[in-house]
Amino acid sequence: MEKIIVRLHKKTYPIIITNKLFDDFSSFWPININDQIVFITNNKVAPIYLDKLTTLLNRSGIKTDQLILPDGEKNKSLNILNQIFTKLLKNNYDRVNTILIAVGGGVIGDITGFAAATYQRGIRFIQVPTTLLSQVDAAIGGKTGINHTLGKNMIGAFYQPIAVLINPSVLHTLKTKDFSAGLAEIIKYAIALDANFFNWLENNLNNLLTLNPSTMTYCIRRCCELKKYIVELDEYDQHARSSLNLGHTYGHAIESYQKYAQWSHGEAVSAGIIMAINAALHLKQFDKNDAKRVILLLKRANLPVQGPKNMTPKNYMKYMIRDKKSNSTQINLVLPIAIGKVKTFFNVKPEVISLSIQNNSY
Ligand SMILES: O=C(O)C(=O)C[C@@H](O)[C@H](O)[C@H](O)COP(=O)(O)O
Ligand SMILES: [Zn+2]
Repeated sequence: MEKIIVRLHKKTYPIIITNKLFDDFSSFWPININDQIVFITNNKVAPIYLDKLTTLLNRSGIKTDQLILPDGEKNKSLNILNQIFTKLLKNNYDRVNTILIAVGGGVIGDITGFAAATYQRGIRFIQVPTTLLSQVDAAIGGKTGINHTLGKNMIGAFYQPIAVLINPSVLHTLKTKDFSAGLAEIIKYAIALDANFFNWLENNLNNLLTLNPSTMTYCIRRCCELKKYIVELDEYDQHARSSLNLGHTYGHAIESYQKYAQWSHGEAVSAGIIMAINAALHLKQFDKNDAKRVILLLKRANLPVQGPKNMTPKNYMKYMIRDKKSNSTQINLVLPIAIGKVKTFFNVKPEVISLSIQNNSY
């Protein structure tokens, strides 16, 4: 078992990484006998893990209930959020004893976290991430929320879980496409924050793709450490945390344009990372050979290195101006200036953004 503690001003909580999570109640230590658990999960994850988790908790005398939501990013919506509130209210769940447990990927984690942040002004929640993307990124750090048709993650709150419980052995159930989506965020961490980790990924990607257990655990742990480091520096996303947003200003534009129904978050971020690199190249801030290394790594991870063919710069700009790092008149972008280092560029000219979206020629 690996344990990383996230220490914040108002809350301290553990990230636990163990392949035995579903067989061992001791990992669920923040729960006590008077607590009422509500599992929030989706129709893809429930048939695989819900019974196991329910049995584990019930055997220890803990009462559980469940809500199974439809899978998919388009369901990270106000309408589905309301279904959670209705379930909690109809069953008289109170603020003292209720704990929501999010079992699923980033969508389930984000919407459950936001429900926990706002139901009766705040109840406890635990993240049990079951996708690679949520294990390395989404479940940690307290960004919770839902999408709006006019922009991704536009409604939300910073609200931390009381624990993040990661079972890497569940990753064998993921489809290749979903696994690759997680690799996009992993590669993002390396480009933004850790050149040695980028070298490590170049050398170990094949072992990750075949789910080698020790390589997988090391990789998840390294991402959790990087996220802990940044979130502890800047929980509320005022400065350092923007580094975790590399590729996201473009990526969110793709997801919003497609109404959250075509490319996954990871695919959109992958293309967005290359667009950010293109912008940095136009601004003469990034090395061409390093750009080639990133493209090669993303391609080896089965990820896209260009945006959707039908999207024009205008389509991107419409959403990029609403990005949380931008203001209503200028687009600000997090761009890499070397492998392992990013910088925020303010008021990036529309010509640079337009060129960065077009296909690269290196
Ligand atoms: O935790 C963060 O901070 C991140 O930016 C991580 C991102 O990978 C994640 O997709 C996040 O939800 C994006 O947040 P947003 O504020 O840009 O919507
Ligand atoms: Zn992301």
